[in-house]
Order: sequence, then C-alpha cells, then structure tokens
Amino acid sequence: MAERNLYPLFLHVQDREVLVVGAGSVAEKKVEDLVSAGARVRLVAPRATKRLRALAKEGALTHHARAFTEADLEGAWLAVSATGARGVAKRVFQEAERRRIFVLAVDDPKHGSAISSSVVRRDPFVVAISSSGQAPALTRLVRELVEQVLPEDHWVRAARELRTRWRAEGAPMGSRFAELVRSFKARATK
Ligand SMILES: C[C@@]1(CC(=O)O)c2cc3[nH]c(cc4nc(cc5[nH]c(cc(n2)[C@H]1CCC(=O)O)[C@@](C)(CC(=O)O)[C@@H]5CCC(=O)O)C(CC(=O)O)=C4CCC(=O)O)c(CCC(=O)O)c3CC(=O)O
Ligand SMILES: NC(=O)C1=CN([C@@H]2O[C@H](COP(=O)(O)OP(=O)(O)OC[C@H]3O[C@@H](n4cnc5c(N)ncnc54)[C@H](O)[C@@H]3O)[C@@H](O)[C@H]2O)C=CC1
Repeated sequence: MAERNLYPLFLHVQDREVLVVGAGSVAEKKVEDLVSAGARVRLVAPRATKRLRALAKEGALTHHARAFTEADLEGAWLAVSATGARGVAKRVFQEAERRRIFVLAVDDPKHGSAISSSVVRRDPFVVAISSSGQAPALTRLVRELVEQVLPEDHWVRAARELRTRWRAEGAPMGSRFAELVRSFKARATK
C-alpha cells in the first residue's frame, strides 16, 4: 500500500493490546518501542530472541510460543507481522482487514496498512521520518542527519529561554519566529 499518499499519525498505544507475530531481531526493535510507549504486547512466535524472552519473563509482555492463528488478532488495536515466513504476512493482513485492525508488515509491506518511521526524540518534540516504505536505509541516514542538526537538550532549552525573554519583554508575535531562526542560525555557525 506504499504507493499512496500516506497519512502520518502519532498513536496513543498506552494500555492497548498490540499483537506482534514473529519474535526475531526485527520484531524485537518494534516490541521495545511498543513496550516503552506503554502498549500491552501479545507476542506469538515459536521462537523468540533472548531479549524478548527476558521481557516476557519480567511480565513486560505475554509470549505464546507457537505459530500464528487468526484468533490471535482478537482484541488487538494494532498488529505487527515480522516472521519473514512465506504466506504469514498475507494471512495476518487478510484477517486484520476483516477486523479493521491496522498492520505493520515489516517483511512484506504490500500486506500491511501502516509503516513505522525512523524517530528522533527531543522531548516534547518527536520527529518521525519515512520514505513511504521506499528507501529504509535512506530514512536511517536522514534520521542521523536530523540528530546532528538537533543536538540533545540544547534545541528545546534555547527555544524555551527565548520564549521566557519574549514574554518578559512583550515581544510582538510577528517577530518571534524570525528571531528564533536568526538565533539558531547563529548557534549553527558558531
Ligand atoms: C516498510 C517498512 C516496514 C516497517 O518496518 O514498518 C520497512 C521495510 C523493510 N525494511 C527493510 C530493510 C531495512 N530496514 C532498515 C531500517 C529501518 N527500517 C525502518 C522502517 C521500515 N522498514 C518501514 C518503511 C520505512 C520508510 O518509510 O522508509 C526503520 C525506519 C524504522 C524501524 O525499523 O523501526 C529503520 C531505520 C531505523 C533507524 O533510524 O536506524 C535498514 C537499514 C539498517 O537497518 O541499517 C534496512 C536495510 C537496507 C534496505 O534494505 O533498504 C526491508 C528489506 C528486507 C530484505 O530485503 O530482506 C523491508 C521490507 C521491504 O521493503 O520489502
Ligand atoms: N522492517 C525492517 O526494518 C526490516 C525488515 N526485515 C525483514 O524482517 C523479517 C524478519 O526478520 P528477523 O526478525 O531477522 O527474522 P528471524 O528469522 O530472526 O525471526 C523470525 C521470527 O518469526 C517467527 N515465526 C516464523 N513462522 C511463524 C509463524 N507461522 N507464526 C508466528 N511466528 C512465526 C520465528 O519463530 C521467529 O521468532 C525478514 O523477512 C527480513 O527480511 C529485515 C530488516 C529490516
């Protein structure tokens, strides 16, 4: 479904069930991101990585050590298929479509209805980057470039400081954005 103009979103997954099918290294990254966003992850896969088994052991997710069945989608808000096994993504997608559940298909994007992005976090800002599924390695490169442009902490701290001063001085709204740009350009060329 990558050929269409995608609609970007930030999802509240806190306390919502997310089904992850497959528990290899690619699934591991998605699961870690989902768990840190507070999702209740239900993992279905005959074999799981050491890290995923450890997360299951400490109660951060539930792991069913068997192959996917259509009933696994029951109650899920979102699903991830990450098995690399022939035909599994298609089965997950067909049943998920029937149940109106969005699916990230990491090995077979045509059998998915959502794709994940590369993320740069500068709390409270989140920059999500996508090539609409066409060039993941380039997406990673753009993420690394954005990380260099937005160094940890400085960016938001500097903007907050500017804003405190604008308020104290009653700076006109119309001049604030231009001043922020000037100040950031000056920092970048220092
Ligand atoms: C469609 C999508 C589905 C989804 O995962 O949701 C997808 C699909 C596939 N990725 C593949 C390969 C690679 N993926 C990466 C990296 C990332 N891939 C991510 C997302 C996405 N990957 C979604 C679209 C993203 C977009 O719109 O650009 C990132 C951004 C986020 C994340 O993984 O969390 C993360 C960067 C994280 C970071 O910032 O570091 C690298 C580079 C590397 O790891 O060094 C490679 C090797 C280079 C290459 O092949 O390009 C393959 C081929 C597998 C094969 O051929 O066997 C498929 C399947 C296919 O396309 O058919
Ligand atoms: N989206 C992305 O960012 C990337 C995607 N990929 C693709 O992702 C796929 C998965 O890669 P890995 O995690 O390295 O694979 P892996 O081989 O390490 O893990 C596969 C997992 O799927 C499980 N599995 C197999 N059949 C199953 C079934 N019928 N039901 C449930 N679980 C089943 C296995 O038990 C295992 O946990 C590959 O096809 C790879 O090409 C690879 C790199 C990046």
